[in-house]
Amino acid sequence: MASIKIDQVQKAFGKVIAVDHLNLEIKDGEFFTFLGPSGCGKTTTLRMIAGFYYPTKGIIRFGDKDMTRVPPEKRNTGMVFQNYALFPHMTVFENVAFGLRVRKMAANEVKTRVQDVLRKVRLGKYSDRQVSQLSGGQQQRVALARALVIEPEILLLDEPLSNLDAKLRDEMRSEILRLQKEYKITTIYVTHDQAEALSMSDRIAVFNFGVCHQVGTPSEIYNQPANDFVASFIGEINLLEVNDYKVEQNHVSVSAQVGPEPEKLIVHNHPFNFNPDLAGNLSLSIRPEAIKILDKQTDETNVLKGKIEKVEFLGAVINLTVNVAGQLLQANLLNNRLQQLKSGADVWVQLPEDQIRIIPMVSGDAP
Ligand SMILES: Nc1ncnc2c1ncn2[C@@H]1O[C@H](COP(=O)(O)OP(=O)(O)OP(=O)(O)O)[C@@H](O)[C@H]1O
Repeated sequence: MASIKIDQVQKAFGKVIAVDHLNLEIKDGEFFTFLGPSGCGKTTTLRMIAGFYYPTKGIIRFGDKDMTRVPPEKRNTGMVFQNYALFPHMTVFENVAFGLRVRKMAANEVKTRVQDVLRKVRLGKYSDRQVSQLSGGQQQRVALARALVIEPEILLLDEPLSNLDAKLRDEMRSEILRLQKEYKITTIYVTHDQAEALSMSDRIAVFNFGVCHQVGTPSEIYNQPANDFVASFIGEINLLEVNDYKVEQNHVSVSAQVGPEPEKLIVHNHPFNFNPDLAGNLSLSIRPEAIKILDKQTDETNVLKGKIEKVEFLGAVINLTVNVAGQLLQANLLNNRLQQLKSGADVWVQLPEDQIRIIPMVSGDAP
């Protein structure tokens, strides 16, 4: 096992800065995910950890050891590629044994190790099959076995499930987590699938345009997003432009743009410190499931009058689009009051004081 420290790392390909100012610490035995849209620098970072690319600037350490310019074969990392990169006309056994033979391991030890890892990935009976005769899920297991058989300190997985159908993906997620816990191996998982990242990871780093925007547990990333990019990339979010705010004794009074008019809203229990330098570049955010829909006017705080514009019935959940003074807000409700939710009906939308987050807006900052 090993911890990984990425210190002020940059990777440039000519004029393209694929990764910039990256600082990350991945703990021993952690399941850590790089999440972000296509082209954001996830794979480049993974490849720098594997040694396939060297950083333009900065340092990468495994434990206390400087690994920045150590070639891949001297790193003791196992990698699973998106396309598996298996040898199709070799048997399962030979594919998995390949890395051990390169390391000139004795034949009897190769046999023991390969059989052992094939049992662990539940392919014990497929040892003599050609890889081209296996299903996608089985090929994925061979790729995992091949990475694990060298007993790496670090397992690197680059979108390993993207070629599988939804059901197999679910199955393989559990399988990867089971193996990761069994081997207690530090694992970095690259994906652009937020559900995969939220459900599998101990912690997640969210990337965009080569920059890491936030590192946190799935709950921190979802409930306390660092900015509007993170908030919108992970789940649905309602964002209202903040015109002004005032920190009072036990709450924050915010003036937010709802349609053409500013509305005074109250925010309570806010986890972040307010920074006056960010005023004018802030957004009030609230998740659709945090919004309450009332059928009567009340004198409670943060209640706005609106009209239901769309009702989407999804079974357990109902998605509502509500028009508040021309501003469309998304609300998710549990399915227990369908009869009252008709398109065109007047409703009162409550933004609960403790469910609102004020976050910096960075989405306009694309290079
Ligand atoms: N070998 C290369 N030469 C030039 N540019 C590159 C190279 N590899 C990556 N890039 C550029 O660096 C940026 C980051 O690419 P990277 O592959 O790391 O993104 P990614 O987040 O893994 O995307 P995807 O999910 O599509 O694989 C992109 O703009 C990409 O075009």
